[in-house]
Amino acid sequence: MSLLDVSGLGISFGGLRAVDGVGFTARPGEVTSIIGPNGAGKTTLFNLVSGVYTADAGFVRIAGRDVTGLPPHRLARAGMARTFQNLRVFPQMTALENVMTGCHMAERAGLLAGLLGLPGSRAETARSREAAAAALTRTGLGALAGREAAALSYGQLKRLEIARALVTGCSILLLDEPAAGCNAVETREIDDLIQSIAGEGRTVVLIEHDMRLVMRISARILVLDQGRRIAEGAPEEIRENPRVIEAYLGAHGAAEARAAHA
Ligand SMILES: Nc1ncnc2c1ncn2[C@@H]1O[C@H](COP(=O)(O)OP(=O)(O)OP(=O)(O)O)[C@@H](O)[C@H]1O
Repeated sequence: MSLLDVSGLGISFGGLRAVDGVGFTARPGEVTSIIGPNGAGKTTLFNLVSGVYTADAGFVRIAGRDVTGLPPHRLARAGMARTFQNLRVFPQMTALENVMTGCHMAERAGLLAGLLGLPGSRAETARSREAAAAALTRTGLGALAGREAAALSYGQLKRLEIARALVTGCSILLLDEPAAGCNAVETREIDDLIQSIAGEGRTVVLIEHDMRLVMRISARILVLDQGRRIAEGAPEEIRENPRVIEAYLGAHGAAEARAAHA
């Protein structure tokens, strides 16, 4: 059974239909990937699903509950968390403090109460600290909890962002290019981490350009091109799909690739 159910989502920017009637489902314990050429609408789709943008069509359901249009902090309480394509860390804060900012997304009292020292916030801060330490350990960064984010490597920062999403206790995790800019070793570490997060029974949705990574870890793949869904299926189906090959290589490139294989 799917936990995340997205149907017919759409949004326009001026005259451009950036996402046009796109739907997909994602199941617990699996990685569902979204791929497509640059500008296909992948991040915009994430922004619609995660409440950053408001869709003008379609719906999002979590475990059958309609959550369409809820803002990110309400979605966090419903079990959804995400990372962004570009790093969003606070360089002068420690790794632990950075992850603690994620706790406040899903807490009732929130960051402001903590800053103001309101009643109950001290206990909540202690809980956040514990949860953040556990999330850092989970992502292999336990030993770096007290280190300033500015001193972490790029691959470590990408994992820090995953830790900050995990600390919300999410059951659905949206990852926007978690291995972008990483070297081969860092990519492998992130690949293993994503698989183990799905292995815990979480629903993982991944945007990723690294095709080898996508093919290795995805149960299902959704392919977008110019805002539309052009294919959906298991990795082996997607790899062979002529529309997908054409979207990536162009009609000319696809014909050349076919000729080269013949
Ligand atoms: N806030 C915005 N305002 C105007 N146009 C936008 C906005 N966000 C995205 N777009 C446009 O919508 C289209 C889809 O962009 P999007 O970033 O979702 O693509 P993508 O598949 O994630 O691309 P990439 O792989 O390069 O990250 C592009 O043409 C982009 O220029």
